[in-house]
Amino acid sequence: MTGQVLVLNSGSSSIKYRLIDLASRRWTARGLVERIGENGGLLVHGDVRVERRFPSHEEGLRAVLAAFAEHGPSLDGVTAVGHRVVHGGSRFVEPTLIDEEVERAIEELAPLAPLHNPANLEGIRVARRAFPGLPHVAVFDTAFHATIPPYAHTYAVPREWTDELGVRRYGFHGTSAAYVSRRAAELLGRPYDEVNSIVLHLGNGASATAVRGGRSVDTSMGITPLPGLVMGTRSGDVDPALPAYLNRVAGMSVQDVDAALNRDSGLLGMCGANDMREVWRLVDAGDPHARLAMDVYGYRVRAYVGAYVAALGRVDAIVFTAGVGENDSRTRSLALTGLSRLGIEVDAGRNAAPSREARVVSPDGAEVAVLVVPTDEELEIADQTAARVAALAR
Ligand SMILES: Nc1ncnc2c1ncn2[C@@H]1O[C@H](COP(=O)(O)OP(=O)(O)O)[C@@H](O)[C@H]1O
Ligand SMILES: CC(=O)OP(=O)(O)O
Ligand SMILES: [Mg+2]
Repeated sequence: MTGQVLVLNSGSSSIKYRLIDLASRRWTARGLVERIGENGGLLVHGDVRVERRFPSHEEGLRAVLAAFAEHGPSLDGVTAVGHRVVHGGSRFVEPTLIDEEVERAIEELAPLAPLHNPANLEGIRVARRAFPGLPHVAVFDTAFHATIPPYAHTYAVPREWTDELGVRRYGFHGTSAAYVSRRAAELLGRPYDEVNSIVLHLGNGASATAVRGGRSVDTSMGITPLPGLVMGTRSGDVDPALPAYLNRVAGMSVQDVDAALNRDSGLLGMCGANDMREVWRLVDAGDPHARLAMDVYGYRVRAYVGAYVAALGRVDAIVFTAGVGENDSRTRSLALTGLSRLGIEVDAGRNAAPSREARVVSPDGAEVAVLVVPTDEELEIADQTAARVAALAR
């Protein structure tokens, strides 16, 4: 397929977008709208910056389209629009052409990803109105995890919940895990279907995924994107009895506890900052809460790595990606401390050397390669969108 794909990644308070040329597989425009619905909104379109309030995703996306019209490049060559959708439930395990019915199904899945699916859907609605003649394709975060075996995705709960209410592990960040695990195999010069890896996607949201021969076999997030690793504002794993306990002793409602575990917990809850750069600044200033927060963060990653070594049996690569994983050598080193008996080691010099490229940061000859691979969810979405549209045309 030739032409260009416009990729939209609508988050809870942001829209990231990319215009990707399919022939060269390079982007020709990129940008983002930040702090949607808050004061201090910002649109960055290439070199152009617009500072104003964007009350909704609809207004944000309109401003993006206006920026394309005013500053270029032209959107006339766009042949399809690809949308990141976080939760696809059990139904959406492939990139899917969006129609009214698919929109409704994404809406019905919103309770499973309340921070994400509503924003994704708003992006889809505005874009479908702006480009009514183009195919729009949804690429789901959950899809890559459809291969997780039942013993790893089933919760030990009453069977009716599983059978009738869709209660199970789904997992997220799958588009990213698919992209970086494939890149990791390329970097190692080995066939994708022979490489076992553990992907550590450490961004504002964070997850660990075990990949065996190109297929996800376990992941740390669950029915929602709340469990697993410590995140910017999400708790990750807690005792499932916590909502009931807090209800009993503090009179908090289930909704209040859920909101607090999603928005006021994680690094933010433990030390008052959710941006990793700020957390390290606090650590360096001697803040004991920030120090403990980082120790919890590192320990949790380590514990998941250990679990996934057990799940995979043989591990060829550990792959760091996303905002923290790609940029923060201190967190990488903390996360893998004390794992040398598992063959996992980080070379201090390689790890600390700044780079934007995919690279190896373990010592030569290490049993397990430790890699840093910048994720590119937008390129992966563009590829999957183009493949879906090409299949339709056949
Ligand atoms: N240079 C850096 N050093 C350490 N952490 C960073 C750096 N740049 C970004 N981050 C972290 O990455 C996070 C954003 O990661 P990203 O993958 O873009 O998250 P999301 O897609 O969930 O918004 C920030 O909240 C911050 O904690
Ligand atoms: C699913 C999820 O956590 O996504 P993000 O990291 O973009 O918040
Ligand atoms: Mg992300």
